[in-house]
Amino acid sequence: MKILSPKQIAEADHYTIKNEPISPVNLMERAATKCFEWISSNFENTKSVKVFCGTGNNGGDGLVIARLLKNKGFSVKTFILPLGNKQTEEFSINLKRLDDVCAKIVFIEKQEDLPKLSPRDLIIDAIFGNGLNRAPEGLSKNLIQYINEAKATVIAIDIPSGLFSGKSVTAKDSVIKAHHTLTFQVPKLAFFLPDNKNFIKDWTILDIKLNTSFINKLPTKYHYFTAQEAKATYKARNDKWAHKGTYGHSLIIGGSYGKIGAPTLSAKAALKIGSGLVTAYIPKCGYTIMQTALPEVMAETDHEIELADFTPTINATVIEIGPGMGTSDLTLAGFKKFLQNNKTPLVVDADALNCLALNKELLTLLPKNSILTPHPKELERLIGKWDNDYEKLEKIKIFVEKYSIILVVKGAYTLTATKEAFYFNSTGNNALATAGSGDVLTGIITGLLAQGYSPREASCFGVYIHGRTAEIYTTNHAPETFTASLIADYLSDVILELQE
Ligand SMILES: NC(=O)C1=CN([C@@H]2O[C@H](COP(=O)(O)OP(=O)(O)OC[C@H]3O[C@@H](n4cnc5c(N)ncnc54)[C@H](OP(=O)(O)O)[C@@H]3O)[C@@H](O)[C@H]2O)[C@@H](O)CC1
Ligand SMILES: Nc1ncnc2c1ncn2[C@@H]1O[C@H](COP(=O)(O)OP(=O)(O)O)[C@@H](O)[C@H]1O
Ligand SMILES: [K+]
Repeated sequence: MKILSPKQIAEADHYTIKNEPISPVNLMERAATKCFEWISSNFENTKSVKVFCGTGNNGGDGLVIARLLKNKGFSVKTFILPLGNKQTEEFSINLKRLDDVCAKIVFIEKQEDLPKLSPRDLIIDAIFGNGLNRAPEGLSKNLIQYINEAKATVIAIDIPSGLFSGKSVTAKDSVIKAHHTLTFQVPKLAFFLPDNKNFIKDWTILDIKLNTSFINKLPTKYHYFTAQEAKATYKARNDKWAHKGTYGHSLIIGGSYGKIGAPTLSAKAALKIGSGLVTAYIPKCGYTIMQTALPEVMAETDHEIELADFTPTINATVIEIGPGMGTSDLTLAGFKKFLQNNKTPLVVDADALNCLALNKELLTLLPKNSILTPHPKELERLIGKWDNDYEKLEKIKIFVEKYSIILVVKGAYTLTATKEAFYFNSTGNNALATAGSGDVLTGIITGLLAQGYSPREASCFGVYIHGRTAEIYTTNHAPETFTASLIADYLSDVILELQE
């Protein structure tokens, strides 16, 4: 799914109005009706709804929602914040329609007009939407702060007021902290950025039937990787004559004394996602552990308690390097030698990333399209500090272009960044905030590469699958009880649902 800029969304609105054709006021009615349906079914027992509207089209949506809720029997009060002396035409039409159903409407002209709010109120935020063009100040900023202080449940229409969909927020106290955001047609870039976590919690995309062939033609760097993309990426096994060689050979290089679990988790994940063969290259101290934990996995060994020689003998389809590897001088020297001689596609994680961060000149030795899977701290070591998330995205772009690699930046919305496009993942939850879950992710990506998925596919799809296991688990288990070892047990459920 595409993530579009405010300008592109406005273009899609206009194109739809002109070519469906549909009048702007009817498009507003369609959009706001979707919001109303969601609100009335999720908050059917709510006694008091307070709708706050600006005087642009976001405010117009608020007016329609107020009317529909009132008609359905909700107790509704509507508050309007005049933005200059301007009202859009659709706003004005809907103000009259709301007036016609004898709704309570109050204009907020000054601070004293702000209504009493109770934590039991349901607040609809329709002050600013896609048309926000500067940070709210004065009365609009006061209103936003006042709503945030009320501790009531807040539903934002399209986007929390004060939040820019594609640039950073400077005044963090002038943005609505929404509990839920009902957004139209496509998600906004701001939703995926950790800087905005206080403003955006849950959100739902409402399909307001903007013209899809127009949207399909709009260029964008940003995408949201959902079940639809995952289904399109999945390559079903239908080769009757396949043998284990058909599905590739994954080599997992990692481990050190006390950290053999990391490559073990990766190797198991690579195997369970379907790599035909898996070999682990580990220090000698890990030999019995690996062979006992995973009888299907072959093992080759290096020095006693750490990796130093990096001399695996197999001809692998893909190599994962780094889990539990450590960064001792001996390991670092061997790792350098390995990179100088290696031509096989790489998935680079954990301590291998730290080795690269300590010796940035090694980055040029990575084969083209290598996949690096840093968590935010590892990312910072690689690309340096950033002031805000938009700067981080810019630095990521420069980094992937400079080294011709793919970055998988782990987090609540894991980002797969390629030279061509950035993909935010749609699955996962905090059950994955558990030791070793990153090692499993790299194993999954490695196993997918071994089977012939492209580096971009293996990254986006692997991240999707990994996240989905946690979602399936938490439908009937407590998130606290999820462990990295359990992830592999849910891979089958994910694949079966992709086949549906
Ligand atoms: N188009 C369609 O058909 C559909 C659109 N839809 C809905 O429309 C929304 C977009 O509506 P919109 O374009 O009217 O902009 P909106 O967000 O209401 O605000 C604009 C007003 O705010 C003002 N303003 C901006 N920043 C300000 C600030 N800091 N402080 C004070 N004022 C500020 C700005 O004034 P100005 O900059 O001119 O001074 C202008 O008056 C979209 O999010 C969705 O909800 C849906 O119904 C689907 C169909
Ligand atoms: N709150 C969360 N929501 C979604 N995914 C999460 C969350 N917390 C962690 N994860 C996922 O769990 C994994 C953690 O990886 P990492 O930090 O490398 O852990 P480890 O080093 O223990 O293996 C990443 O894939 C990350 O995206
Ligand atoms: K809003």
